[in-house]
Amino acid sequence: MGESVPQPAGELARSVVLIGMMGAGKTAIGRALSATLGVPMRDSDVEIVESSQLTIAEIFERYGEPFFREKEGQVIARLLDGPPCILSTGGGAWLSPANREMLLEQASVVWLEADLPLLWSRVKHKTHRPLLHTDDPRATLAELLKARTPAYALAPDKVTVRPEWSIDATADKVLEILRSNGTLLETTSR
Ligand SMILES: Nc1ncnc2c1ncn2[C@@H]1O[C@H](COP(=O)(O)OP(=O)(O)O)[C@@H](O)[C@H]1O
Ligand SMILES: O=C(O)C1=C[C@@H](OP(=O)(O)O)[C@@H](O)[C@H](O)C1
Ligand SMILES: [Mg+2]
Repeated sequence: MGESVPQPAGELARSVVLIGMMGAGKTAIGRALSATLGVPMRDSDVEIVESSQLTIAEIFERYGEPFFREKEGQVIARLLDGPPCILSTGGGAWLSPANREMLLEQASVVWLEADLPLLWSRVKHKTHRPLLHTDDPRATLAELLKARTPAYALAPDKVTVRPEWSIDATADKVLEILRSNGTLLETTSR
């Protein structure tokens, strides 16, 4: 009876936070994980946009990046204080030592690592990322990738994403990590 109803894959011991470059798939994989696990998905960018009623590009333009970073830190702190969720961060959130400290202490952090060709293929047709509003956005992305990689590498876990993996297949790789590091507690079915 009831076998056809999809069951969550398990219970989360703590929030799961996805970090990594723009275009790595944090938002898309976060959604897929949320659907599989039956836990809420939050995206720090979405929270900032909703609370300010401005787009990210507008916030950068009107108030500057430091203001955005301040809001980002506040949103992350608030979400970590709530019940376990899947939290997709914006690509710059992990660069703040204060953010890193709270994330490492309170959540399970997974870096979605991706190389430049893959990242570029996923961001090049989008216009909503103000840091890429430059004369040569591919070169800017390359510079950011180089500058940020040492910080991302501080994450305790990573999935190196591959272009041929679907969103669900990539989310499965994250789930494997969450099982092996004790974040995902398997539910015993009966
Ligand atoms: N595994 C995947 N397969 C196909 N498309 C993907 C995959 N992961 C992400 N995408 C697409 O790539 C783009 C960037 O992904 P997104 O989740 O917005 O990245 P991020 O939040 O890390 O910047 C989106 O259009 C998303 O749908
Ligand atoms: O890398 C960054 O500094 C940024 C990444 C964006 O989020 P995504 O990584 O989800 O694109 C967004 O927070 C903002 O445009 C700044
Ligand atoms: Mg995103």
